Amino acid sequence: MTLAPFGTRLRHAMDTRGQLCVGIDPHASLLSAWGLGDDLAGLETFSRTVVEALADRVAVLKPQAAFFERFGSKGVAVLERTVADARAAGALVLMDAKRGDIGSTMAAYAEAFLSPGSPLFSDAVTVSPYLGFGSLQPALDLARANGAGVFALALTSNPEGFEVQRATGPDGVSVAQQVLRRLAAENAGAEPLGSFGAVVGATLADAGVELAINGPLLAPGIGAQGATMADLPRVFGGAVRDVVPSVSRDVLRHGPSVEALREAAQRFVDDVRAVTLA
Ligand SMILES: O=C(O)c1cc(=O)[nH]c(=O)n1[C@@H]1O[C@H](COP(=O)(O)O)[C@@H](O)[C@H]1O
Repeated sequence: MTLAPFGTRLRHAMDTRGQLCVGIDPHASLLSAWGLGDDLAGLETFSRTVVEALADRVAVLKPQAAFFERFGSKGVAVLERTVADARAAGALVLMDAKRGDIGSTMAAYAEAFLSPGSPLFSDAVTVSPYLGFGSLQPALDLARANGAGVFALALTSNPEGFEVQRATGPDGVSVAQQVLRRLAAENAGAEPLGSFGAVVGATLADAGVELAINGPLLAPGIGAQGATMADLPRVFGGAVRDVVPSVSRDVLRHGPSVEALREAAQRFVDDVRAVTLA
């Protein structure tokens, strides 16, 4: 089955389900807080519970691959099932893998996450453009061919990102701004939204770059890292409608109750709606 472009599917999901991405980050501390072991069975129960609670209602679920990979091949098998179950229940799955490599290797990463026959096929994947934006081309091409999306790190939520991402070239343009410009070029003409997104932390004091990329802006950093939905207009200005705010721990800490997870996610959806309508 041919998928509609990711940007089109994401716009529809955000319009119908609200602007929210919930991260599936099975930290050892969360497994313990849920009364689960820091083991494969705990990982499986945790992931299944999050999918059961949220996949039929939030726009995007974002499994963080590292938390599954730390259990080896059996953990990756849980990740495969998590992706498939979440997609089957109607959520868009953004695989948080933050891959980035020379172009020829990037093509293999792209096949893993953006090729429909792959066991880890996801609606979109996070990538690092810091081997040069051009190194991402195989991922952009495969995503475009398969109705999938790519989110490139532009201005990350962690304070250490600053020294690389705000560095400027001889023309005075920052590295992050160059990434954003390249994404805008990939999204040119796409309607209602391009499929190539940027990651811009909600924790920033201000973006300080031109964010109009005609594509989605993934905004992590809300909750555990200190940002709130009320920060979005300050950081994103007029682009706030294209923002996909992302929350992991501050939703997940409400488990293992399915009902409490749902209520926590709904509160965030309501908070975003309040700031986008303001
Ligand atoms: O790409 C990401 O998702 C990401 C980018 C970024 O700049 N900052 C960031 O925190 N993330 C991810 O978003 C999630 C944040 O988790 P919480 O701080 O628990 O909400 C983690 O899985 C991070 O790896």
